Amino acid sequence: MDVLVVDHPLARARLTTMRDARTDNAAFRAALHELTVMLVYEATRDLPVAEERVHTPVARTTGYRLANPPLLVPVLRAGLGMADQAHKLIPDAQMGFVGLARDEETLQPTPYMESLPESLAGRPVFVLDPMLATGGSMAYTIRLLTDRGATDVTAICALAAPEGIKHLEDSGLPVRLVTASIDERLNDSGFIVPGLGDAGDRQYGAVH
Ligand SMILES: O=P(O)(O)OC[C@H]1O[C@H](OP(=O)(O)OP(=O)(O)O)[C@H](O)[C@@H]1O
Ligand SMILES: O=c1cc[nH]c(=O)[nH]1
Ligand SMILES: [Mg+2]
Repeated sequence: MDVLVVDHPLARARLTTMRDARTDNAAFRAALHELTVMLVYEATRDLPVAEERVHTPVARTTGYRLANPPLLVPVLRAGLGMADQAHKLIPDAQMGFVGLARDEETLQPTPYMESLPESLAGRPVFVLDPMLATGGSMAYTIRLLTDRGATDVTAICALAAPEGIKHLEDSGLPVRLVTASIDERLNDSGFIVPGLGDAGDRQYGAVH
């Protein structure tokens, strides 16, 4: 699997803010917004462009736009904190939604929402979720996409655990990963170490 680690100093600084247990919900959301811009910027670097003529106030020249904008799919809740920023960078992108909650005991994803276009054949997809831990939630989401014909999926995650990367690699799913960090490991509760805690709770407050 193709893995891109965006370790730009500004990305590291935003991630440090997110990791810091003293960071409150508002500051955490702000740091995730800014980090998302950097991750999506790098994730789109090699996308095909279409050329068009543009008239500047001075002359005609060649302009560029994304030839085939990706479908953006935030995974609720935590991925919602990446959706608006990704959409600002790619305003003509369509957006789909997947809602998953990981069972705290089994660590398996429990689906509660799904709103996706029927056919994804020929369409690149960016899945937005800050955390790739066991990889179960991401693999579940990508299967929803491949069932609809997607063959070109990019997982955009603030943090990834080695276990989650291995899970995606072993799955054989058509995915590449763009992340700001590959952390050390998962702990016995399935949390990324050193990580940043529960990315949903850190943005929106605890539900349990
Ligand atoms: O790789 P995994 O082991 O599947 O874990 C990662 C998932 O856990 C978090 O969501 P969570 O289930 O906590 O839901 P939330 O976003 O509502 O907090 C995170 O946003 C991922 O979706
Ligand atoms: O560390 C983790 C693991 C899964 N989900 C999170 O939000 N954080
Ligand atoms: Mg959570």
